[in-house]
Amino acid sequence: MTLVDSITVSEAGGLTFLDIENDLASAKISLFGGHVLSYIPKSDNQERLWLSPHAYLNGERPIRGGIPVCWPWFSDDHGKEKGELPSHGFLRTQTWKIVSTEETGEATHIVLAPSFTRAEGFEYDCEVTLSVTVGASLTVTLATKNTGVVPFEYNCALHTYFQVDHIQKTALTGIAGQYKDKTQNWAVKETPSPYTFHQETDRIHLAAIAETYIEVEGNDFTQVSSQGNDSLVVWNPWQGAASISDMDAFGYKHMVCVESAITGGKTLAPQAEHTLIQRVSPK
Ligand SMILES: O=P(O)(O)OC[C@H]1O[C@@H](O)[C@H](O)[C@@H](O)[C@@H]1O
Repeated sequence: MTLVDSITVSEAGGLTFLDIENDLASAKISLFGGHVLSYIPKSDNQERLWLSPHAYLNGERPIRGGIPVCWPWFSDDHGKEKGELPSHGFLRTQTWKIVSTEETGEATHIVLAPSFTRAEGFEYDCEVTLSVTVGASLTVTLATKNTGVVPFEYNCALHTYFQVDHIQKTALTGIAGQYKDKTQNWAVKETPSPYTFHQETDRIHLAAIAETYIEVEGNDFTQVSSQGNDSLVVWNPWQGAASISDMDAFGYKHMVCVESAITGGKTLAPQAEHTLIQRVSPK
């Protein structure tokens, strides 16, 4: 397929990458995982995504960092014993195809599709695409269409790892209401204000939160807009990062995951389509 001029293809470690460079931003996408790895808007030339220096970039494991695509289940919520099926589903460990590319003066658009959408744990007919728009903002749209004759239910997330200077100087704004705390056996709690980080944080905020800001040292750094979500997940493993093979002990200091997600189950009737959208905008 001929790609538009703002995209260059490179290969490393057996993986294929798309490097995007246009007037407004640069970005990098791995076809393994349909995974956005980097987004640098030219308005301030600051990287918005965190990629672990120890990420496996050889296809052996999901990539730690960037924007993993979780589908058709979130975490280990696949109805079987933990570990029996892959955490966060089976899209982030397969090689995606390029469906189309397009460019305008404002942005580069790339549409990708996974090689397969039916595997153990999800035996339904559907089409999935990931559309990535790289411009003054980065917009990622995960679309799921039921092409079968029976309804199905699924969960999904755009599990974005945001780069921050230092987690203890980072705060989130725009999140309110209750959340389920995975570190406290899913106890339901009230969102803290201010929303700062001092320990392992693994929360499912139970609302379709549309706008969140990541503040660094009291200044808005990145706006995270979500559409089509029923929840927002916030994760930082803190010193537990030391036991994660593709993070180092101090990796947690420079990242925070803010994930636009469906965690409560979305039912799609035959021919129905749902899109989960996350937009990352520099502030
Ligand atoms: O190690 P994984 O499978 O990429 O998951 C990372 C984290 O992803 C988060 O979304 C979950 O809330 C955490 O519980 C989990 O640890």
